[in-house]
Amino acid sequence: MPIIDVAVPVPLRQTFSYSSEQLVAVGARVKVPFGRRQLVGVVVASRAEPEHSSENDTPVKLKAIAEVLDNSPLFNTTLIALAQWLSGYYHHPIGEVWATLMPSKLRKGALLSDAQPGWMLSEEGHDPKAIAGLRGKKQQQCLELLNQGPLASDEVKAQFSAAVIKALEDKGLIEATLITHPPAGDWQHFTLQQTPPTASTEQGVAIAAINQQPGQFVPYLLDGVTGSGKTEVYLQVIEPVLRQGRQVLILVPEIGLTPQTVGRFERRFGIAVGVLHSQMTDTARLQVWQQARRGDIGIIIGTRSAIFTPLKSPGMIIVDEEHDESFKQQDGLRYHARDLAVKRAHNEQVPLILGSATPSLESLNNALNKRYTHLTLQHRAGGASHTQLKVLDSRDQPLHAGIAQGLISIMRSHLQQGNQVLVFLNRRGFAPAVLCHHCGQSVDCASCERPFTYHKSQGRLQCHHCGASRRMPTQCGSCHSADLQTSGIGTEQLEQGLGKLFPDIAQVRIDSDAVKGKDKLINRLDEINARKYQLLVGTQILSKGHHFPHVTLVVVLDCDGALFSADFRAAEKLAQLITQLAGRAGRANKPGEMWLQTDNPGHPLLQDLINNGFSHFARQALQERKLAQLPPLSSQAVFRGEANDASQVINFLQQVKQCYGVSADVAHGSFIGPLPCLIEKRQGRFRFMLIMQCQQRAALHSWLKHHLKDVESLPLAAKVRWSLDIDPVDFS
Ligand SMILES: Nc1ncnc2c1ncn2[C@@H]1O[C@H](COP(=O)(O)OP(=O)(O)OP(=O)(O)O)[C@@H](O)[C@H]1O
Ligand SMILES: [Zn+2]
Repeated sequence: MPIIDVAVPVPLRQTFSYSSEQLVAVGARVKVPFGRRQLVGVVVASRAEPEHSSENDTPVKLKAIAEVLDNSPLFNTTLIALAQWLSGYYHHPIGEVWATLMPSKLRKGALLSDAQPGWMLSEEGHDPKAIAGLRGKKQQQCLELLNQGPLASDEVKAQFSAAVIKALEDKGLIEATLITHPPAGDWQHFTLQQTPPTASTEQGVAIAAINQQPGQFVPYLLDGVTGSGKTEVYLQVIEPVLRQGRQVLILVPEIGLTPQTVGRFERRFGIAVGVLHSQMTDTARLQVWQQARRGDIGIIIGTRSAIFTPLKSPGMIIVDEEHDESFKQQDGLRYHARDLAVKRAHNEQVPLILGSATPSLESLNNALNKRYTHLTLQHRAGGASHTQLKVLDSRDQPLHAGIAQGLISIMRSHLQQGNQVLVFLNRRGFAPAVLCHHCGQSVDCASCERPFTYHKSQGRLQCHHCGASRRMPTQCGSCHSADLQTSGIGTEQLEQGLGKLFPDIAQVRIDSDAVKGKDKLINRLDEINARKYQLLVGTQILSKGHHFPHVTLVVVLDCDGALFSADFRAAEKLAQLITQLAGRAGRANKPGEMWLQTDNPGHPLLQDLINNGFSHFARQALQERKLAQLPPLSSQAVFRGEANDASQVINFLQQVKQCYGVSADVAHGSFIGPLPCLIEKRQGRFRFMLIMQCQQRAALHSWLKHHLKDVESLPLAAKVRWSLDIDPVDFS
């Protein structure tokens, strides 16, 4: 009887063998018994001969698989190779890697079929009197929706409760059906829907370079200042790729994926674009996944996990805003979608474009080392000028709503000219702390030991580390004084203060409290560009890739905290943020300026950015990393641990260190820690980390691999919640 090896979604670093009636294709899913459960796994090997135990040569008794879910491989050889690479590189159990790779419906064992369950109107449901006769408003709306045509059950469920659907079914107004989706069509024979602008000289050079080497793995860093027309370069280089019937996969940051982005591609080519992001229904996600796998769509745009999308005939991979941190998964399989894109493009033998105005030092280093082809765009497209950066010394200046008087005058003059002004403050809520005026004690979240943020609109305190929320206390928990006062300024308070300073100016606040839900953000962005507001206040949601043609002034309040962070990447992140924010101003025909309000006007980072720009800063920062032997001039991994008992975590990490200590010399590796994470306590658990570092990536990985089993068998490993993160980017 054939034996098959299955990657089962359990946290164990091995595959499991099962017997099977027939050979099952590698890359197909099977349902297998595991303990008392049945799990969906992926076949990684299949062989005809039975397994023999080494001692007495009798066949080992294997459990039989329960069900074969796919008759042919669900994943092709490049994705199988990618899964294996992921498991090795991130030292992660192969079964869990596969579970991460699959859309959740497939993970749960759904059979792949072009038909899916749905709802449609019954004959009675079509009768106009039916709607009028319904009392429930929701029921009426549901009927109206289905009146436009049958819809997948998941789509209906996403909008209406099960009770509404059942009520309509009981009344005989709707009935179950199967829905088949027609393929999206013949996408490779398109005619351009708009005449592309004539490429600038720099764009032309980049486009020609990329077009010159199709159908092979060439990594490009498209390093172009904000508004330099990187997207236009993508549009022009994918045209010949699509015409050859080859698909293009485009990764964008979480917040960057708006209908505007998708619309630019749809408008140019007039073909359907497959969109993949985390807020879609499982059904919609699986549908796009299948279309891409069958080759029914030519362009797929998605966030981080879209890098796992199967492609029938891949032609190019693009990672836009490649520096963005949302490409790194921060739990489970902690992969970096940008790094994976490099690996995947290599496996698929297709060109890869990493685009950014503020490239990560990792990618920049690769470009300067000539591992990537470095393409630069130093001028803004369409004649727009660069935004001028300036600092405003706020020491000893009276502040109104947190803004220095001098800046208020500058804002006023921009507003008077009818332009838009963007005010950035990376702190949501009304105030970041509430203090007792009598004894100075702050009101803290007990489980994180950090001050609560006051949210005035809700009249509540919220912990920004764990999400805990409570009513505003009436007295100090320590001295019982009733004199509690807020301290510091958040976006809510800023909005209120600006309202008083500029009572006649329409204002909008964009932060995760004000724009809950994707549509709300998109609507606000549209309204901004329709000039409904003149003052835009917000957090970093505002910094990401948006095109605001009417903004001429960007004001950055309070970036001082980031100047003195313990995270060695803090300077890089701040420089990227400032440069991206500056990039929101002056994108059209009006020149833009940016003011940084700071108590540290002479800080070398700010001075370097102002005088020399991001690209100079980045090269300088790379030099510093080299001297300090920090990534990307070395490789890091971090063991993190958390538990209610701090000493348990520290002991565990000490023992991890001992496990590895023996071979530290061999690997020329070093340790940092154990030391507290930047957020030392969260939800009652103490958090520590142990950083391991080697000059050579390969040395780090063999060092890690060598003793991972020893770590797993430490008794404390079962008590402490721990994880291993390769190439960590965040030490919070
Ligand atoms: N060659 C060109 N001629 C005229 N206009 C252009 C050209 N290329 C791009 N543009 C226009 O310039 C603006 C900025 O271009 P685009 O959005 O492609 O820049 P970007 O580099 O992707 O920006 P960001 O880094 O801020 O995301 C857009 O309105 C675009 O239509
Ligand atoms: Zn908390």
